[in-house]
Amino acid sequence: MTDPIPPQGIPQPSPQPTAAPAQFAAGADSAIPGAEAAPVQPTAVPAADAAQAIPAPFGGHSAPGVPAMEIRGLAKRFGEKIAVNGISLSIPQGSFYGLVGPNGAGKTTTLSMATGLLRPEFGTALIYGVDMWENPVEAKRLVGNLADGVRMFDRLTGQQLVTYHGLLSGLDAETVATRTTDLLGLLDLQQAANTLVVDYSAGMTKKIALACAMIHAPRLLVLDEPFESVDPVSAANIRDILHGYVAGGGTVIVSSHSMDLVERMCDHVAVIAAGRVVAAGTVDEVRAGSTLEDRFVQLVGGRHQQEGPEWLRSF
Ligand SMILES: Nc1ncnc2c1ncn2[C@@H]1O[C@H](COP(=O)(O)OP(=O)(O)OP(=O)(O)O)[C@@H](O)[C@H]1O
Repeated sequence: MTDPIPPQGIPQPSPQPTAAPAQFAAGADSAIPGAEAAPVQPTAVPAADAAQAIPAPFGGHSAPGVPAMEIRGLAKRFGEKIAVNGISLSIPQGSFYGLVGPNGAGKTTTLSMATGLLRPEFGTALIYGVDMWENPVEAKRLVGNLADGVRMFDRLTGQQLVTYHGLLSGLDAETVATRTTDLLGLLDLQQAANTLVVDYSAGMTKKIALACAMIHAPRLLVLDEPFESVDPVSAANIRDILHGYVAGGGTVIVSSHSMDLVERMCDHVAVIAAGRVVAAGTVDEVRAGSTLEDRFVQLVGGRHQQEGPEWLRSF
């Protein structure tokens, strides 16, 4: 079980408190004892409802008001590296929620902890009120996960892989066969149904992984960079599928580096930098009258003013 975050703050330091990296300004709100808060710019919008109490009792998954995902004080170190430093977010049911942040901000680590792939050092993750780390079987039933960088059984054909995921999730063979055909069609993978996944292109691999995430018709889809390497036509088709899924009552969390895509596709967004939430809310709240990209740069910084070295500019 993961340590709960007590109301008075973070539990006692783990055995060897990490020496605070020099660039970390001292901060009492750091999630990892001995480590300190990153010097992030002021939060544009209070981190999405993070302070709200979870409705009690947690009861049925459909209880209105229960967030599709609630993460509280998630934190993780890799050796000396603080990857995630106390992230709390509340993702409302029926939302299309974007997660953005610079490279290395902690998005994948956060999503991995929230979906049961990586054990948090601190914090909790609830899926429709079900604790992912206390009741993983029930929680995972509710989630379809497209994880970044996780190996697949790529010596199966695309059709076999999706079928395998469907059967693993407990569906009967007939339902699995119907849904597999539907998904391969929706994702334009019929021609490659009998090709080994190891021989798929990067974009095809993303699409077959998405099919695997969807076959059990989960209530929540967590998609880590689903459009990476996917061609524009397929991406537009996938967006349509996801919008239909949300319109039907599903919830999507999507991490992406495309601000334009997030702005057009999502209704909520959280900006993460250096393992912390720096802004969260509806897309309109976060962009605050600006474009999401401009707001992102404002919040996260890191733009270089110079044009690059002379040797790259003198041909
Ligand atoms: N298994 C690991 N071992 C050591 N360090 C790790 C590991 N996984 C992630 N990190 C580090 O944790 C930090 C956060 O990584 P993470 O992959 O969560 O970032 P991200 O926001 O998803 O980045 P990107 O946008 O580049 O995919 C990075 O500094 C990364 O180097």
